[in-house]
Amino acid sequence: MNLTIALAGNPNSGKTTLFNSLTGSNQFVGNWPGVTVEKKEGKLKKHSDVTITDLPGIYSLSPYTMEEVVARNYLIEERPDAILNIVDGTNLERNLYLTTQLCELGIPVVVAINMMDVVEKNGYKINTAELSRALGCKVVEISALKGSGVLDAAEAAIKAAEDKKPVPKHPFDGTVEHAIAHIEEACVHDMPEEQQRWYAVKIFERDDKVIEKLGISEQTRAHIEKDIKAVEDEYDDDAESIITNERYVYIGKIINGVYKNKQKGQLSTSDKIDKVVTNRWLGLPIFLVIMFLVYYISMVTVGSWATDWANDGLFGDGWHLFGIGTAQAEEQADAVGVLVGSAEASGNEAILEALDFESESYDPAKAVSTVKEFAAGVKTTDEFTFEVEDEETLEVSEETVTGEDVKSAAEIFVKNEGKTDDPAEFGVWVPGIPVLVGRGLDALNTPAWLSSLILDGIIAGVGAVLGFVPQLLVLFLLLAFLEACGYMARIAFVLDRIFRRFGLSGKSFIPILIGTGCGIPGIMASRTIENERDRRMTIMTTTFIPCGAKIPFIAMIAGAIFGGSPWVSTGAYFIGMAAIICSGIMLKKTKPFAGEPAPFVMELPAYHMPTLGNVLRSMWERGWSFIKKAGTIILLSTIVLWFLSRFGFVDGTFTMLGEEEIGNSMLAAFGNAIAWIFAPLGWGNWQAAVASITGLIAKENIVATMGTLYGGGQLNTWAAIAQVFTGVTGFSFLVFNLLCAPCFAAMGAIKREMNSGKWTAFAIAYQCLFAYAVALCINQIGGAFTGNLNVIGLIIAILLIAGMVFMLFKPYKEADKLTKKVKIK
Ligand SMILES: Nc1nc2c(ncn2[C@@H]2O[C@H](COP(=O)(O)OP(=O)(O)OP(=O)(O)O)[C@@H](O)[C@H]2O)c(=O)[nH]1
Ligand SMILES: [Mg+2]
Repeated sequence: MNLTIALAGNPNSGKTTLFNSLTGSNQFVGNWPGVTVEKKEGKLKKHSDVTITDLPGIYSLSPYTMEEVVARNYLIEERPDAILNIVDGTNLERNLYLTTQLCELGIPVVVAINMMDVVEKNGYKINTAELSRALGCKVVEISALKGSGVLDAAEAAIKAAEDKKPVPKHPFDGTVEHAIAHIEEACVHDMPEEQQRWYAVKIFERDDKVIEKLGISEQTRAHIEKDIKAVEDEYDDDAESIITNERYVYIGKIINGVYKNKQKGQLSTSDKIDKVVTNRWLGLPIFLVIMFLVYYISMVTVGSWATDWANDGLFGDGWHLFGIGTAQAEEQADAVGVLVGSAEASGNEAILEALDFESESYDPAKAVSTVKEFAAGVKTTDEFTFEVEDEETLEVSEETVTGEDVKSAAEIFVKNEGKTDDPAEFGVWVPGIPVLVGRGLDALNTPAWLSSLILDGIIAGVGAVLGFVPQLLVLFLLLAFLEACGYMARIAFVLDRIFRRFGLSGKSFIPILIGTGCGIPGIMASRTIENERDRRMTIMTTTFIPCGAKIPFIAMIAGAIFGGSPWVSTGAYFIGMAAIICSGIMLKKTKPFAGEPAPFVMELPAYHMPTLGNVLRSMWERGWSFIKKAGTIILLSTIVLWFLSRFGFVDGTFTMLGEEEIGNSMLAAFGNAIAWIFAPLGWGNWQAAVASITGLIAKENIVATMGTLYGGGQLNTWAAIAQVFTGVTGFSFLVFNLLCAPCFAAMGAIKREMNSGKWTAFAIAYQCLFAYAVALCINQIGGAFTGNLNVIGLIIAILLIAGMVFMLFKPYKEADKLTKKVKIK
């Protein structure tokens, strides 16, 4: 017989942990409420006919948020054969509130009291026999984390499902029961008997979704309304609160008999830690130090070391096994740089010819002798000035070396016996994937177009993304630890005091912080925010902060146009932060974000040492989704981009293009077609337009695309950029690409987290429009000051600014009262 067992319970009670252990799956577990947002199904191990469903955590069956609706609808529409109600044993009273409602559904219920390991450690005792008697259903003790009792719980649920015996009802106060009986009679008497009670109670509470679903006529409603009113008058309270109260009275009665607390009045370890960590004064500094460490370890030390290896080694030319030869190769490359530079500066053709490593006839012995001769002829006081170019940012800077430097460079070159600056000549060199694949393709005589597709298209594009994996894994590992131990939940609490002032929730800071590394985990981190409005707002604005992938193009613009001023890149962070804050202030004054007041309600889960398995699983879960993206969306887009930029019409025939003919490509045609859109921003040329579009695939593409499109050579690119852009238009280009829609992968993340196509479209449209407006203002107003006045443009810019200022300072009062009355005794 096929059976379905649903796991239902409060957020953070351990449902997913139990689900994973029962089904052997790998669903995400975190020590904060609201981890699971969709229902997940799996087969019970060794029982292929039993399906287990993991549901989002809920506090009650009166849903307020998206995932609560998912859970409730599942329970009342699909009606599983049994409910395994996971109850957090350390928080029995609050958890039983949901239990009382689950028991009314007419579905067999088994209560599993979880976290028994903690309960026992804290010296509490739960009398399960007594609880089982009082509730009228089976109660088992488990520890999902340690795995104890979980199979018994599953067996009990299977047995309950087979017996089909619903839980006997627990009565409310006489008057309430009377009204409910009337409602049952008037509205739901044609329903299966065991379902009537739950619906009747909901109708009593005036649950509009239920009333709508049952299609109760106006007449009947008016009739039962009288009964409800009568009860409300008697209790001098509203119907929903009366039921809530009744439930707590009932729980209060049973809990006295079942819960034994050995050490009353003592602070638990968690409380003691929280006294320090969430302290008014210490909370923030502690948080900053911890986040600095996380960031430092993952971005600067371990992570960047690993990412450099992945980018330059594995997906680059190759790497030195165990790092042997690296130092020597670098020394040689520096020496060659000095020799070539000074030879250029002094116009010494002989040296340049002798050091032409590309040449077929390169002869180390000849190079050594020429270099020796050159060095001998140089006076120690000589000075050579030449230009060097940074490989990554294409930044060109001037370097001056003395004759002394040339002599020591020559010594190194001689010592290395005229080896080239190719690192493969030193130590044990392991070639990178592109090199290996390239060789393989050559050996197979692959046609040129296919090699180009595989090497320039797929490996270059996908490799660039996969190169970030090590760094991200380190970051995810550390974050997973902070989440699992319970600290993440505290950060939000600490930061809420500050963030509240500009309309964001305290929980928005974590995504922003993570977003400085990569927007995707940043957006994913917004899950910590249960309030729908704050969460959406955070998802929409997080990617304004410069992520790692945006740094190269920021550096390129800074270098090519602003003489490498560090203020440009520092400024990018300020602009990103300002965009987030201004958007927060403006958006919350618009209709979709105004809505319900958002009280900061957050349950602080108890700290605990996470298991290694959980932390690794959570790291892998996130890392894997990143890798999967590289294999799907990025793979596809690199192929398309490669095709568009390598093919086009030359003299009326469609052919594959050479490097120089990129102007004939379909991509160029496309760029020309859309360039007008960006004209008001000051950079309506097709190259910049295309670069902005390819930036949507991955922001690193902006530099790469500009490099290719501005006719080869890296020096040319900088010169071309300096020629095409002025300071004002260059800045406008930078700001637009910083703030506009993020890369596709991040858009995908937005889509997943928003869980709605409409909201995703809104978010991306907002980002693009906001970026466009700001860039337009920069260009038009900057233009007016630098002699490029465009009257219409200026008027539009002034209107835009006026609009923004109006939105920023428009008075807004956030309601400070909850609309729902919650009474807890
Ligand atoms: N000490 C202890 N911790 C547990 C136990 N079961 C779960 N946890 C921890 O409790 C936290 C929450 O677990 P989850 O399984 O994500 O909880 P959930 O009920 O699925 O939460 P939501 O998806 O947010 O509703 C995690 O940090 C788990 O490691 C247990 O038996 N003992
Ligand atoms: Mg869960």
